[in-house]
This record gives sequence, C-alpha cells and structure tokens, in this order.
Amino acid sequence: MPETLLEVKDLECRRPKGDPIFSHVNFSVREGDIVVVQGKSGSGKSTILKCLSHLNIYNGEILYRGRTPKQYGVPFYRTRVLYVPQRASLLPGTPRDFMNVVTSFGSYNKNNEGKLTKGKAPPIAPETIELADSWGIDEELWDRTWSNLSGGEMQRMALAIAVGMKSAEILLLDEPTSALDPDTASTVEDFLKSEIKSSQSNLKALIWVTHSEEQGRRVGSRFVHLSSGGIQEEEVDSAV
Ligand SMILES: Nc1ncnc2c1ncn2[C@@H]1O[C@H](COP(=O)(O)OP(=O)(O)OP(=O)(O)O)[C@@H](O)[C@H]1O
Repeated sequence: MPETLLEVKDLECRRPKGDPIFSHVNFSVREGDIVVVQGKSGSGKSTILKCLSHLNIYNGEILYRGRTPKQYGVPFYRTRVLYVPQRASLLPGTPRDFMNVVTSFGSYNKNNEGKLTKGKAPPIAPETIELADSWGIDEELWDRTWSNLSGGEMQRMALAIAVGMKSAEILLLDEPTSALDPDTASTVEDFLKSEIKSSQSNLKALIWVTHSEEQGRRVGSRFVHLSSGGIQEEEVDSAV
C-alpha cells in the first residue's frame, strides 16, 4: 500500500468578509498519486492549493506525513509541499534570485548552540538549467526580471525551479501549462508523469488544477471535483 503523504481534514476557507469559499473538504494523497482537481471557475481551486501550501488562512487540519506545517516550520514545509503559481509576474527580481531564496529555506543548519539557522543557497544546478533549456528556456532568461518574461516562459521557469529544488515530495500545480503551446505542454506533462514514477526522483505526488478535461485524462490517476460543499472523488471508468 503506497504511503500516505498528505491528509486534509475538514478544511474550510473563507473570504475576508467571512463567507466560506468551500468547507468540509476531506481527502488524502498517497505516493504515486496525480490528483486532478476540477471545479467551476471561482469554486476555490487556486485557494485550496494556497491553503495546502499554508499561504491562506484556513480552518481544519493539514497533515504532511502525520505532522502539521507548523510542526515542521512553515518555510521548511513549503519546500516539501511546494506551490507552483499560475502566474509568477508579481515576484520581485529574477528567477535566479528566486531560486536562491527558496533553496536557502530548505537548507537549515545547526549552529554551535544547536539552534537551526538558515543555510546559504547553493548555486543553481546545471541539470536545472538543462531542464529549463529542454523546455525552450534559454539560460539568459534566468537573469531577466519575472515581469519581463512571457506567460509561458514564467510557467516553464517556475516549474523548472520547483523540480530543480529537489526538495518537494508534492507539487501543487495551478494550471501549470495554461500558457504553453500543445507540444510544449505535452513535453512538460510527460516529464512530470515520469518523475512521479521514477524511484530516483524526490517527487512523489502531484495535485494538478486544470480546466482541461483532456489534460486531466492524460495526466490524472485520481480525479476530484471541488465545490462550495466539499470535495468529491470521481470514479474512473477503467473500461474507457
Ligand atoms: N483575497 C480574496 N478576497 C476576496 N475574495 C477572494 C480572495 N481570494 C479568492 N477570493 C474569491 O474566492 C473564490 C475562489 O477563488 P479561486 O481563485 O480559488 O477560484 P478558482 O476555482 O481557482 O477559479 P478559476 O477557475 O477562475 O481560476 C472566488 O470567488 C474569488 O473571487
């Protein structure tokens, strides 16, 4: 039986005015899962990913390998359960700056008094630059500000960073290929699916928000539908 990575219990998220976006959300994610999340526009798909990465306030419980984000320390937790936003245009600086900041979150060292201190970020690994390159991202783009990248370049760069960090066991993907042409989207899909299957990879599961039924069918191993009342697992007809 594959190990349970994430357990979500009675999750509820409210708008600032107090009315719920969704409530009573219960599900779990196991090793090897690619959970496709679908639902109407505004049903809270992006919001649930933000809750799972502890970027939004929520009620209920999120357990990653049996412990809460706060028990791990939220910055560390976020390197393990990693949110890849649909648009990175609001990020300051360049992809290289961002990679340096996020990798330093994952590298905590013990000082002489036994306290955890933030480590120095290692340089970007050549294989990360090669991965981005294999998706058509020229090395020069690592030093261009996010706001000067195209939507598709931002998406591929954000994904290459997420994979290249090698820290995450679960990626939270918010329409990760929505700005890509079909061929590039298919290359990215195939790569992510193979990473989940590979015993060499740290990546063990994906939660994948998509509006595309076709993409959902291509990548998903489980399918959930989000609505204000909760989340519903959809049965897959194995005969299809
Ligand atoms: N900070 C906020 N303040 C007020 N309302 C918010 C906030 N963030 C999200 N919402 C509302 O919460 C609801 C869910 O938004 P969310 O972006 O999660 O939906 P979604 O399912 O991802 O939508 P889409 O499919 O259109 O991308 C929407 O009605 C949105 O307007």
